[in-house]
Amino acid sequence: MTINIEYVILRHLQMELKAPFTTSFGTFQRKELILVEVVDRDGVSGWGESVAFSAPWYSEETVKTNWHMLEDFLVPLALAEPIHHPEELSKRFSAIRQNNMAKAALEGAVWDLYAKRLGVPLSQALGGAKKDIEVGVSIGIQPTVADLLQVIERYVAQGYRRIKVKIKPSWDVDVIREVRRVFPDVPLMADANSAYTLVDADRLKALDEFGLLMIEQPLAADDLVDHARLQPLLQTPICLDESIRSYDDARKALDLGSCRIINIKIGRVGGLGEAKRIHDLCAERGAPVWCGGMLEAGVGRAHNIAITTLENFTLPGDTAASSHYWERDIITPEVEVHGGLIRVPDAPGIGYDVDRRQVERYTQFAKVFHRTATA
Ligand SMILES: O=C(O)CCC(=O)c1ccccc1C(=O)O
Ligand SMILES: [Mg+2]
Repeated sequence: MTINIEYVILRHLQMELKAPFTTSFGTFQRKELILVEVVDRDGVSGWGESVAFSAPWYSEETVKTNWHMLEDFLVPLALAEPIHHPEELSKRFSAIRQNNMAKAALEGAVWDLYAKRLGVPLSQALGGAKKDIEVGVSIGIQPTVADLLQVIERYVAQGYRRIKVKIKPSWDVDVIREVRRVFPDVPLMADANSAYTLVDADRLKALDEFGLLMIEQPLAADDLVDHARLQPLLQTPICLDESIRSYDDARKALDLGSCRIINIKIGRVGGLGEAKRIHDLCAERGAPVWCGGMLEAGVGRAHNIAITTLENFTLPGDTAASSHYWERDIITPEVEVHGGLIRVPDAPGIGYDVDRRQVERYTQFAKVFHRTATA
């Protein structure tokens, strides 16, 4: 197949979250995001979403650095020559260091277009077979433990398959103890977003008694070595998020014993192709994976659903329902969760329609990039 991109539209959107979301590193009230639309000669559109945040808290990328990378480097590369497979585009992008979320946004749009041209769902184009995916929910740090228990109660009642709570040094052992007392059997995990160092090993070890499925990213965002020292001290499996930005990071983490589980975020690793390679490696090594979340709008959420259909995504991910985040999402139908399951769409590409009216409502500015006459 030959994909000839005729033009690319970048749109800057701003959406209010229904409720503020607090992690160990800060609070999110709204989401700014870049929506990428690639349009081919026949007028077929592919959609991607940059998952970078407004501020460089989770990683060094921001919405503005993503716009810069897309406008000045990545979009010109995508328009320069025809593309025969989305993997070819990732190879073109490899000349540019890092900036994985910017790369993934455009690569994802091309994957959607590719699957639409093949007439198959994106999940199938990626090699996934599941018809439903199991999902959990990530719950931010709350004002009080009583608030947290109430929020958990609500999501357990909605059928979510596991509960993830955010922790930090002043909100950890006592909080988890209380959650366990009230919900002795709920599949539970904790995400520290790098709030600890090796000095806190005893504190993290104290979490062992609560039978957590895993503890996510306890130590530094760029670390593999200290995690490899911590893991043998704990019974609870370590899951890495921030530290894994590529296939090679995943290989080194598994070789070193830095973790037993990997959270795959498409944006963090630079695209669906790299996400799939990490998935395959973990399958070979017997390490389960699950799909993380970045408070995505509908397009990013649809990409997460598609990758989660691969077989080694054996643990419930953070892909909650659209209504968990937004008054009104940008896709139709919205993503719904019933009994902790999302039904995988079977229409071509991402399988949801982008709601252009809603996109327009949320768009603050946009820019169109045309193929140059010589290409
Ligand atoms: O619901 C989601 O999209 C996931 C929420 C989440 O845990 C998260 C949200 C913002 C930044 C980092 C993280 C994380 O997984 O570490
Ligand atoms: Mg995380």
